[in-house]
Amino acid sequence: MTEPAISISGLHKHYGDLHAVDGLDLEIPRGEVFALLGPNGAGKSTTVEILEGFRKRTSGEVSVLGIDPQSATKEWRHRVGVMLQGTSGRGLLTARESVQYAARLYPNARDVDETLAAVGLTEKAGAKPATLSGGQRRRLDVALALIGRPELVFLDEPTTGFDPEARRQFWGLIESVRGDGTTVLLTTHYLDEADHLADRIGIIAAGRMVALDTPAGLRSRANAAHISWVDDGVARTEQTATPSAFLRDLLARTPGEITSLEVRHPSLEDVYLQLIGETQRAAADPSADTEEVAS
Ligand SMILES: Nc1ncnc2c1ncn2[C@@H]1O[C@H](COP(=O)(O)OP(=O)(O)OP(=O)(O)O)[C@@H](O)[C@H]1O
Repeated sequence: MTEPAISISGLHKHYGDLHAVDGLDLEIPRGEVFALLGPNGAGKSTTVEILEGFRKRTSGEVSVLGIDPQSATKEWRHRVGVMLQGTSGRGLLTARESVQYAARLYPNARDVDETLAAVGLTEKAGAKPATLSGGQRRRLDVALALIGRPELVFLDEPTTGFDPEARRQFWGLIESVRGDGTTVLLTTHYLDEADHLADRIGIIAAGRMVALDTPAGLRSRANAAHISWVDDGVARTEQTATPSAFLRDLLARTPGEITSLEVRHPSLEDVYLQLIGETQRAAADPSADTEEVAS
């Protein structure tokens, strides 16, 4: 069996009394696009920084491309792409020069202009970072993470500040990177992004994995469809786990056309909010029943 790209077992990171990462287990196979979701302060960046070798863990086992990132070598660094936030702000270099400079550090770098084009920065290639918008600077950070043709790339909230077109363009870029067999670990607050890109999604809250599944698997956890219609001028809604049976019954008892009939299946966002809500309620009342994390 091929060694996984990332293997985490019993990972803990404490800041004083705060357990930012509280017993995380995770295996990410090579070639997978994995999205880590969770509310602010859930421990996503801490986890990613430990995997990148930029932060020391309190305890647990971590292996990234077969190496403990705490004892990372230069060769290992060449195999891993990291999106460092705000590093593209080197004042004196243009966007192209920054990417060219980074490309020289890697043995098998991508083509500089192709990479700039892939992140939509061709027209701004000659601009200094100070004259780029926030979203454009972030695109440059993405280019710098990918220029070395990494086997594994970490992208921490890569599309924050992107306009919708840039986000779509980024999705296309990740799909092409995936096509090359690159493993991608991204964190995001955009549920549609995770839904679109990820093979699997891990949801963490308070440093613990509360769900680990494919996007379709997560969506299927929602236990109710929402049916809405208008009855004699009055708006009606129903939440039901058996929408077909409900509709059959509704049709049977309604002689004419049913006005504004709509059946909505829960989105990934609905499931996410439900899971986070349950976790927060369980944390507030530890005596209440909690569901075991399914993977
Ligand atoms: N250097 C530090 N010292 C003390 N506490 C820290 C430190 N870094 C992070 N924390 C705390 O650890 C917890 C997890 O932070 P982390 O940045 O990993 O969250 P996150 O899931 O990435 O959040 P966000 O979505 O807001 O980026 C937070 O409560 C944060 O305040």
